[in-house]
Amino acid sequence: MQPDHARRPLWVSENGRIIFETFHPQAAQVADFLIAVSEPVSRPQLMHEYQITALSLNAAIANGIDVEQIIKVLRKLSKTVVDESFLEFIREKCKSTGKLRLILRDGRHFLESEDAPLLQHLCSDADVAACLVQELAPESRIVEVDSLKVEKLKLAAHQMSFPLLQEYEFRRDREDTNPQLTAVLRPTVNLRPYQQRALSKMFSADGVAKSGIVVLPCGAGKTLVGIAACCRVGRRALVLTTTAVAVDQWRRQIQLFTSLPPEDVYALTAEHKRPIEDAQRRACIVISTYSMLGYTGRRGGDTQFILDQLQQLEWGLLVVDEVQVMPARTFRTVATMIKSHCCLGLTATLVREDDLIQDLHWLIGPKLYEANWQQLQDEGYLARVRCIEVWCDMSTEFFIEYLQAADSPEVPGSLRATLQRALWTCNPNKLKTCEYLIRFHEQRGDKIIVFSDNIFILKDFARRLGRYYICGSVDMRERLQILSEFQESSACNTIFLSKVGDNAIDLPVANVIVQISSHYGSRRQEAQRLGRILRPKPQTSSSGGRFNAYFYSVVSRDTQELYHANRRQQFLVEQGYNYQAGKGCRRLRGWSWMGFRHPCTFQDAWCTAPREQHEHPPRLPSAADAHEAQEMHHERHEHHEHQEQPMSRARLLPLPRLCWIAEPKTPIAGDWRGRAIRFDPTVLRKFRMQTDNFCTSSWLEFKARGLLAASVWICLG
Ligand SMILES: Nc1ncnc2c1ncn2[C@@H]1O[C@H](COP(=O)(O)OP(=O)(O)OP(=O)(O)O)[C@@H](O)[C@H]1O
Repeated sequence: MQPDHARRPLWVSENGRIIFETFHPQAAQVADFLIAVSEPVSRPQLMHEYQITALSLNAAIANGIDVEQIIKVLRKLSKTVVDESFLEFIREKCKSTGKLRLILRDGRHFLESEDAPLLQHLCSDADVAACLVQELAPESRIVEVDSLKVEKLKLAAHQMSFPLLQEYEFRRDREDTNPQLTAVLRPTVNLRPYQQRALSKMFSADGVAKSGIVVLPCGAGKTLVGIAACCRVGRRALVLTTTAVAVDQWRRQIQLFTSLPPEDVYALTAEHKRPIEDAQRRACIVISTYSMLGYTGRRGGDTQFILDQLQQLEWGLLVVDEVQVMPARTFRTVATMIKSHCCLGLTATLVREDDLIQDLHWLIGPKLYEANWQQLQDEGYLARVRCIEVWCDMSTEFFIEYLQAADSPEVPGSLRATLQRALWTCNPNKLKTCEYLIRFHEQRGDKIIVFSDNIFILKDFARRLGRYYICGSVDMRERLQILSEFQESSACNTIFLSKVGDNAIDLPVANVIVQISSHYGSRRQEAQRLGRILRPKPQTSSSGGRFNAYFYSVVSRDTQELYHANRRQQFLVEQGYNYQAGKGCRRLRGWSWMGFRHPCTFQDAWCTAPREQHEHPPRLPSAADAHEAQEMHHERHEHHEHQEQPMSRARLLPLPRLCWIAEPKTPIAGDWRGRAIRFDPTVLRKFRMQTDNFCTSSWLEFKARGLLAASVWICLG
């Protein structure tokens, strides 16, 4: 230990792990240094954890930090004497970093270095040599690369620990091949301090743009950072994002924040296709999706024409939104397909559940900047979210089925997990809790998003509650209508979203999320869903004190879902979020900090009073009722369709009176029309008659879907 260790904020261990005491007087400067040279591992309130890696050092050198400076600062801040072997590791890794550049000139790629022997050494590798157009001449400092093998070259160089820098001297580029983009940010736009910091890491004063990745929390304004980068580079720009809704949002934000004429912004989606006009002489911004560019099947003539244009043109900047999806096999070819001088990756969650995230460092470039979620929240740029995990007991019938599914000889092994998943998703108590939360928050005047990966439950629940839903089958026009109604109308306070709404949907008014079904242990999905309510909110007196947004993850107790939930939360916990856990909706009423009251505010909800108090419990629908309800539903849809009303918006009604069954007591064999259901084959056959459209070839799938239908009837009748 150093004698003055109490005044130093870091513990630096020999494997590169750094613990940082955030209560140090110079914490802000120390955090800036750590972000520049290492990767954040976890950042709760008092102690942060960082890791120095070869990639983080590469990013530091790319940002112009000198290796001896890194060592000096580490020695100065560490409470302990920094191990010499670790310092040697830093020197070794930094030796070759930043000396090799991959550049694009007149549509051709070149490998360049001031250090001729280093370039010789790299090109002597067989994998690298296979990517070159011709052999490197002795003493030469530049060699041409086969443009189709750029990805392979980057990988080979990365594997040899010689990361390639991709920089663009945009001020010196030729006007004839790459015309100027006449776009500037409007004078009313004020970039926030962290947005400016991110851009300053990308651009150096002498008009050079570096390729790399900027990590900002959801809702912190990555789109504006991307747009500002396009304006700064001032050449043709191509933006890739995940969905058509996101394409539209980018287009609207470009229009809102810049002076670019609308005709110079092109959206390329399944629904919008406009060839680039005067492509050689007039610069533009094109926005499209990964799937549009990555699709390998046959395309229509007009789409193919536009894609050929994209491939032939030279792009000043390629902006890759939600960059974490890029390493997927179908999308990574996009990076090679497009000839761009510089590439900016944007993301909130640099995590994937596979190992491919590391590939981004050579596919796109080093991480240039990463903001701290808690810091942005404290500065008022993000909402203050309370995360709550609501545990719901499985209903008896569902739990029996769940346990039996684990080793049922009737169910093929590969499908047991699917069946169990269907059961924990459709747990009646879970849906009951969801309804309770919707009612509670709607009454407070909140705007609620209910997330469900399970499409069946999403649609059915939304229809029965008379709320809009958006999933893959809802077309673009309708999605935009629903989103704008949610934003603007006080009559629409809850929408149901499938995973199409996980990211890149900007709904600033939303302040409550209820998650009822999700993709296993995906940390990225959890963080991105939370991101939908992170847009800053006004602090109101009714907002429950410190918090002004709520994220409920509703999970079925004693099932595998709890384990997945735990894994999902890891990323957010590392960003400093705490999950408060609590039991189902009856218990929620006891949470006085939230304002849940007993007796419940919703007088009309069956779940609000103990079951025994109802002399005449509401009747559940019979099979005939169910059939009739479905017919009425279809009729209503047809009627609305006739009036050009979108199907998913067909019923925006006040919440109907619901009749929940809390705990079906006595299963009625062979007859599901009463208060309970037994999942025997007879019952399922009956379902088949009622719900033909849910049947599929596989018996189990049918069973699973039968269960879904059953749960809905039982719960929501
Ligand atoms: N500097 C700024 N000034 C004013 N508004 C801003 C600024 N930066 C961002 N915003 C607004 O903040 C909102 C969120 O921005 P944006 O959609 O870009 O977030 P994001 O980081 O891309 O989020 P996500 O990851 O969820 O897609 C938008 O409404 C945007 O207009």
